[in-house]
Amino acid sequence: MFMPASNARAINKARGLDCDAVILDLEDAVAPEAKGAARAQALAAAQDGGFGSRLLVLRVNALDTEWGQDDCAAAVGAGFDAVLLPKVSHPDDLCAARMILGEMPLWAMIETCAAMLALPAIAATPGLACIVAGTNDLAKDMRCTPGPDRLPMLPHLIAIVTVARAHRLIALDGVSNVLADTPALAAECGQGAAFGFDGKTLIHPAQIAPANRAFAPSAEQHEWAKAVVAAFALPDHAAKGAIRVGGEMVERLHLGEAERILARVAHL
Ligand SMILES: CC(C)(COP(=O)(O)OP(=O)(O)OC[C@H]1O[C@@H](n2cnc3c(N)ncnc32)[C@H](O)[C@@H]1OP(=O)(O)O)[C@@H](O)C(=O)NCCC(=O)NCCSC(=O)C[C@H](O)C(=O)O
Ligand SMILES: [Mg+2]
Repeated sequence: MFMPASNARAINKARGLDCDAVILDLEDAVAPEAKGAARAQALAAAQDGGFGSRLLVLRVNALDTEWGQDDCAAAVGAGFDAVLLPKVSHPDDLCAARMILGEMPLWAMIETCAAMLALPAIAATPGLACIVAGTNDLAKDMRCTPGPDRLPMLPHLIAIVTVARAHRLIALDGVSNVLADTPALAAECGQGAAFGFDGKTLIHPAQIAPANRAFAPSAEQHEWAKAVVAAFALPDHAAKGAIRVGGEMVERLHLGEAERILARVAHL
């Protein structure tokens, strides 16, 4: 869940929201004249704590802005779980942040055409933990109009998930600008989950329920996972790679997927 670090009310509200991570934004959601105050408020929020098991992440300004270096320097040792660097277009951008941040976990926004071309190298940067699709900026850079089906974005979203899996990174889908729990938002959340994203970045509390619904395993997936695990546990199937479950072939690769679903259900 993104929120402007300049918005004290939203930060306070985030401490009780059903989201997995709180991203205090110093970048595009904060006006230039409010940058200093927003940074101070973000540091105070991290010091005050109260975010429970939610990850607390600081989205800094890009290092080629007048605020980026100071944002990163202020984040060190301030109590954040990670720093999210926007407009990453080359691995060097991450290396420059790393020089300031030391060992702090680093997340990267993928939101420029240059980033799409450099994606494998960016994803291979040591210490990177998570990549986040920045679909508003990417659409702006491409000069495209995504529409409800996000058609122009689809190759990029798939590339982001693919590279994340190859490098064992967390992949988060971009935000929807729809501020209510509508069928369009539910469809977009479902699309991101179907593409394999680990979650969706959000901008308003009303988006949390549809996102959590879309990214939680469905009742059907849960039943399927239980059936697959039970089937492979049968002594008759111990030496088999492929078996029949409920009218479908499943292989041992599906057993891994079934175990992953059961683990996620156990954590809900
Ligand atoms: C989009 C908003 C400006 C809408 O604000 P507003 O109309 O004031 O919201 P509500 O009145 O409906 O708010 C109801 C209550 O919920 C709280 N609230 C609202 N948004 C958040 C939030 N993001 N986190 C926590 N709490 C929130 C309000 O404080 C109200 O609380 P209460 O009064 O106690 O009932 C606003 O939602 C907003 O600013 N959203 C976040 C915008 C943001 O952070 N943008 C930057 C990140 S997204 C991005 O940059 C995309 C990416 O880089 C890309 O390129 O795609
Ligand atoms: Mg952006």
